Amino acid sequence: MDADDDAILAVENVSKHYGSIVALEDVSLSIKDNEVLSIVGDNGAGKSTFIKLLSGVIPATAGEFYMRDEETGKLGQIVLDSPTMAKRSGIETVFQHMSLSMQHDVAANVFMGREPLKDGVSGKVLRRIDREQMERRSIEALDEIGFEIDPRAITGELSGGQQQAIAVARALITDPRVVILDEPTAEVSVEGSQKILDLIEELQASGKTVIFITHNLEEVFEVADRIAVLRSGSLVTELENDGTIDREELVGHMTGAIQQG
Ligand SMILES: Nc1ncnc2c1ncn2[C@@H]1O[C@H](COP(=O)(O)OP(=O)(O)OP(=O)(O)O)[C@@H](O)[C@H]1O
Repeated sequence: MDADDDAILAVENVSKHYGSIVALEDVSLSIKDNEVLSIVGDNGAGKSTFIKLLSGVIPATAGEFYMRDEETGKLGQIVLDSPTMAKRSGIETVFQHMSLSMQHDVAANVFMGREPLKDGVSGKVLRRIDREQMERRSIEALDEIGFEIDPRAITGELSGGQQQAIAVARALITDPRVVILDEPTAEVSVEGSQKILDLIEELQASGKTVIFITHNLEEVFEVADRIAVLRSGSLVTELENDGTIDREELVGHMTGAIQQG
């Protein structure tokens, strides 16, 4: 397939229609290994649809997805027909509404559905959840992304930035290759937002590839290596964030005031 050699993930001719509504039309995009790619676009441009497809939450109407095979280094087609398949392919998504359980503590949220069990008796006797390991590994997972949060704290009592960090720590438990962050700073204080941006840089430094959706262009300029612009369901341009992008120009691509790539 026709993608860059350094691509870790590629989508080819992907469309998503809801009846007569065209949410995405014929989008082809390669995501480079270890880059931070921002996807921007006006309301309704198709950003959420794009990441829902990559997360296996909704099926594409048409098109193919490819992921780099770690052994051969070549892109191989993947089927993203469920969230489980996306995770198995190495793609983890932190959605804006993070589906954290606010009444549960931090460790429970970091491990939700993947709780480590105590060694010992199996078979007819139910193995018990290893709380001590959950707490220890929660501390470690959060520490790795630069946050110090008590694993026994009730999630709903924490700040938006801390909650976002918990959602990211949960996504990282499976050691994904690609992490998608959907508006991670939308409901976070200015200080918390800066920590999330630092976290994106740390994810990149640790070898992850990051896809970052945001409405905040200043954040895009700060952390993105590349910017993909969606408009009315189409990918209208891809820009290297090399310090020369003019804000007005970017907005022009988003609104349609500028028509070519
Ligand atoms: N479940 C659905 N049923 C019908 N139309 C939908 C559905 N989900 C999205 N759409 C439509 O698809 C288009 C793209 O929507 P999408 O949510 O992907 O845009 P977006 O770029 O994420 O917008 P926003 O920034 O407002 O979140 C819009 O016209 C939207 O109304």
